Amino acid sequence: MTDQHILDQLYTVVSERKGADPETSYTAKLFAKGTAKIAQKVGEEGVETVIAALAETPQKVASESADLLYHLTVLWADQGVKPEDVWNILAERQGISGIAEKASRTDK
Ligand SMILES: N=c1c2ncn([C@@H]3O[C@H](COP(=O)(O)OP(=O)(O)OP(=O)(O)O)[C@@H](O)[C@H]3O)c2ncn1[C@@H]1O[C@H](COP(=O)(O)O)[C@@H](O)[C@H]1O
Repeated sequence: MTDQHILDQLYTVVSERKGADPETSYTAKLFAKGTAKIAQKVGEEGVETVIAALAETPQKVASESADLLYHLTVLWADQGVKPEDVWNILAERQGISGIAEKASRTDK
């Protein structure tokens, strides 16, 4: 067990599945299908998380959230985005109100 965040660990495993056998790895199957399929799965899991929040249980929200995060991790690996790229953006935003950030945007 390392003290690495589970999403970082998941990203490492997912990245290692590039070029693996799609018969034995669901992640390899997604990579083989390509970006459009991976992005579609992120959208589907996002919608399923929303439906769980509106019509199901907190446990279902947690389970759908895990599916969403897994597929998002696959999309990051597909796009060459590293988890730390995302963590760094979130860290830069810490302490800045979302309302103040939106008001400061130049591309409104
Ligand atoms: N966290 C996950 C994870 N969460 C969800 N899933 C899979 O995501 C799929 C989602 O199910 P769906 O019904 O939406 O998808 P589907 O109907 O099979 O696919 P489509 O018909 O939409 O193409 C299921 O097959 C789940 O098993 C995951 N598959 C893998 N992981 C992690 O990735 C690691 C590597 O997995 P493999 O690549 O399969 O070895 C595993 O050890 C896990 O840690």
